[in-house]
Amino acid sequence: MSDNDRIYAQPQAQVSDFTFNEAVVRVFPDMIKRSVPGYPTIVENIGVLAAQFARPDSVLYDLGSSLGAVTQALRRHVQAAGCRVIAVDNSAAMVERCHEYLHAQDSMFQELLPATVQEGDILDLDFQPCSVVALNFTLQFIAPEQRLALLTRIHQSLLPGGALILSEKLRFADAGEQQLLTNLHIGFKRANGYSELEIAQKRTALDNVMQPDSLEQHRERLQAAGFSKVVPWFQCLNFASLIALP
Ligand SMILES: Nc1ncnc2c1ncn2[C@@H]1O[C@H](C[S@+](CC[C@H]([NH3+])C(=O)[O-])CC(=O)[O-])[C@@H](O)[C@H]1O
Ligand SMILES: O=C(O)C(=O)Cc1ccccc1
Repeated sequence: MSDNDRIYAQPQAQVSDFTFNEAVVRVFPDMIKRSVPGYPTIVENIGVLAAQFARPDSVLYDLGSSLGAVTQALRRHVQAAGCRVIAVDNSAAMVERCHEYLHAQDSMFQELLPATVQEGDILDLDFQPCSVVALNFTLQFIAPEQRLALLTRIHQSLLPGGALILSEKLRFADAGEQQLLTNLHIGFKRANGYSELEIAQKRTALDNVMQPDSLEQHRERLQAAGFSKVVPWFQCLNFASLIALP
């Protein structure tokens, strides 16, 4: 289904910034599973959680959908009548492959929710009334100064009884905690077959592109955006997922 991730296996004279290009798309399912502790559990359970929050006749958003793993889980788990999934990603290569994956899912299962995938920047999205919004490891790629405005717009579009599900890599204010969890994450990657070179070069590539916040920053920003309750439901090492209620 997808190739093994060897993107950073050879030494590079200059490591350029990470982008979600064709080469990354080819290896993405392997890359994310070997890099994000708890990823398969988070994706599957976003479907399970969403089934509790989905309101009839509303939209479910998968923002920064990549290959649509969350969209697939939403389609399998949500039963509410009249719901549809809108997946959005600004990488043309991701969107193209996501279409193929969703068609394959259509041919394997019956009674799935309808889903569409659109190429676009989630910062420019004209939100429809929605009951579930998933930001599964996407907010960390949005410029920090844009994050509050995006979450505020999501909050304004969420229906009563709905929820935002936000998964992120976490940063820790305490230097010792940051060091410990960073080392444990490196150990996770090593255990999944990545070499020291691969780990170091990917870290350089992500440096300017992915800026994680602390759990406290997430709580404060979500409250500032209008969310009434923020509940962490999953953490594995330095990766966590939160439910935020409108
Ligand atoms: N401004 C933006 N607008 C739209 N898309 C964006 C933007 N910025 C980044 N992206 C997209 O957000 C995705 C982040 S990956 C999400 C995994 C997925 N949710 C999963 O559950 O498999 C996370 C990771 O690789 O760590 C990429 O596909 C980007 O193109
Ligand atoms: O690989 C990492 O270190 C990460 O933090 C997560 C990740 C996973 C897939 C693409 C980009 C970042």
